[in-house]
Amino acid sequence: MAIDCMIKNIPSTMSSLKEDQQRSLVFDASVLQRETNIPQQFIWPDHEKPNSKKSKELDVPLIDLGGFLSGQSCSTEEASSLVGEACQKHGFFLVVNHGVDANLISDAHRYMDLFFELPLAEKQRAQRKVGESCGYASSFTGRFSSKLPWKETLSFKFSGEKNSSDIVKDYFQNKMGDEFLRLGNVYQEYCNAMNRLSLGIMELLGMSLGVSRAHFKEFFEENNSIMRLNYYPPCQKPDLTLGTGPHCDPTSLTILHQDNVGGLEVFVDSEWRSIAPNSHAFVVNIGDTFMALSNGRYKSCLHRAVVNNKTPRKSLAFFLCPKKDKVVSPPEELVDEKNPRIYPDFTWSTFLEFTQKHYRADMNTLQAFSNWVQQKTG
Ligand SMILES: C=C1C[C@]23C[C@@]1(O)CC[C@H]2[C@]1(C)CCC[C@@](C)(C(=O)O)[C@H]1[C@@H]3C(=O)O
Ligand SMILES: O=C(O)CCC(=O)C(=O)O
Ligand SMILES: [Fe+2]
Repeated sequence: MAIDCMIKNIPSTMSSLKEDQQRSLVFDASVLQRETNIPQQFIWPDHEKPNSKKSKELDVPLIDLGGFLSGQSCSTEEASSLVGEACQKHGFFLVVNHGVDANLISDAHRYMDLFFELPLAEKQRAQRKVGESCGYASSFTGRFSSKLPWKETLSFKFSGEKNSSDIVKDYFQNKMGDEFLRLGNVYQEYCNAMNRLSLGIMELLGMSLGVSRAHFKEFFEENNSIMRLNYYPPCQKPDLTLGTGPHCDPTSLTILHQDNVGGLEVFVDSEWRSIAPNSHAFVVNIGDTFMALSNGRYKSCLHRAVVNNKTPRKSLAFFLCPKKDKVVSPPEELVDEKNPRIYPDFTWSTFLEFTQKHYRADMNTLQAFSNWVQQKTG
């Protein structure tokens, strides 16, 4: 089924449109693909355009979690040091033998096809509201006026809190209706698996930083995380646009499963390098909030997603985030005379709102946010 969303005749800058008109603009890849040229708003500046030549593959550390998950201490030490090494370099690593059921992963991909191939009006029953981080969005035509990403997304909340065990299932049922109950069950189960995996990775990160194994695991126990489904339609001019622009994730930890199309790229040693698809592995990277929690020991990493002119691409991204009102502050072991505090205390709730209402996440989000907080608190 074609992807049926619609770009109407957008003038040169979206800002000239009234707010309600902007909100009414949607992104119709099936119409856009038939046009020789793509609207100016989707064309990125020369310094950010993807090269037409294919990026070289990055040799990403592949970490086997089998021994760690079955409680073997030597494998746990090994996994922790491999995670630490990766985070000292570019902050990306792959995990295999991760304990997530392969059928659940393929169901999660299959239900993405079902959702994004729905008629637009159906998808817009979950339309993301201005300033909110959840719901259906088509390339953010109502949110940004240039450098529009070539993608549709569906984002929804996950909570690790005991009283929120059905939050994902309920979201789909309430937003989309009873016929989406099965879809809601699959993504509830998928997010539960992501939650377990991310807390395990937090143990390895804590050990690698020389703090207790339990420190970050306990910090994220009651997390308020975000699940995002990325759907990238084919684009007739893939070297002029981007599926997701260059950015560091503002969140704490990202666990991403990409399909076999390829398109995820990381900026390493001043060049864009691709991460080859591997259906048995999750791609893991730390984000800005964990960079602050580690007092800058580990860096949030710059990455992007390119599109192609042949086939849609899908990725499922689980973004681990602290409980909204929990104060983000590094453990005392990571602060001393040689390593003074780099970022102010903040809550994820405030940082998330900053990215949704005041600043489009890029490679400087955390610094811009720190300046904003310090300016507000005087
Ligand atoms: C907190 C978030 C903001 C974005 C989604 C996310 O949950 C984590 C990644 C962020 C994002 C993907 C970074 C690139 C720019 C962005 C606008 C996008 O292309 O989607 C960002 C997301 C957002 O909706 O603000
Ligand atoms: O789709 C991808 O491979 C990357 C998406 C991404 O970086 C994001 O959603 O934050
Ligand atoms: Fe990202």
